[in-house]
Amino acid sequence: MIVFDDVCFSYGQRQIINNLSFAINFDEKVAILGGSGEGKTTILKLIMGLIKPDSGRIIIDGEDITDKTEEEMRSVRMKFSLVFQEGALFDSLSVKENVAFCLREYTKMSEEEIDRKVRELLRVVGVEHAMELMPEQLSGGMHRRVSIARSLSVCDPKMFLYDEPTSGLDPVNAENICKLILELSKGGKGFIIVTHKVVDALRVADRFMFLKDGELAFDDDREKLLHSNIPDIQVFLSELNYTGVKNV
Ligand SMILES: Nc1ncnc2c1ncn2[C@@H]1O[C@H](COP(=O)(O)OP(=O)(O)OP(=O)(O)O)[C@@H](O)[C@H]1O
Repeated sequence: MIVFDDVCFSYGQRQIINNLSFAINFDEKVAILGGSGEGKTTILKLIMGLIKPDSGRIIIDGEDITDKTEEEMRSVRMKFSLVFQEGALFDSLSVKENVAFCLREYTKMSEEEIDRKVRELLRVVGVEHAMELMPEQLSGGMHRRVSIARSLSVCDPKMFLYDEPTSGLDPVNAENICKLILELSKGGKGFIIVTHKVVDALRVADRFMFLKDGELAFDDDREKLLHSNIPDIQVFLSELNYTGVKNV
């Protein structure tokens, strides 16, 4: 379980997260929605211990991570698979080498084992055929899939963290990435998806948090979200009319 207990965080003088409290089980499918710059990515960074709260506590799997050192955070980070926004890959390395990179860096696997593991991971995300390609030769959707494979390479996570996994993708590729997200969560592994695309959030999640001014303006299920009278949420939901999506 991830617990935020009265967490505050600021960049310099600018308060980003404001007395935030919530609890998320590892098997939940959560979408964190909110406008640009509202602090959605900041929450993922706080969970991973990449930044520390100014006040409040963060508890992961029963362990208070608030004051943990970098070394102590390693085992905590292994509980998560984080896919960054735009899924940055190394431009100079092939798909195969991108996925192998973390295995070489963090494990003692032989080259043969690495090769087998890379093939397996690329098969899981459906791009085994692109193994020898360079990142510039990939479509947006393939790029995102390879990033997911790379994030899966070094750990068997308890939970996935996706930062805008469908941003910049056309609707077909975005839907396919949503399917992959659901596929990977089979077997009780939950995820937190940070997005401003409500269509994609509705495709995959069953709990929705809406962040506004560093606070949770909403934390409830799909039905409540769809019938929310919070003006900011209604603006987000108007995207559904534009896309013609009725029963996501
Ligand atoms: N390293 C940093 N130093 C200073 N300010 C930062 C830093 N990283 C992020 N910010 C600011 O903090 C705010 C929250 O950033 P965050 O990335 O969490 O927003 P977000 O909700 O994920 O936005 P988006 O949807 O645009 O990715 C933004 O205004 C951003 O400019």
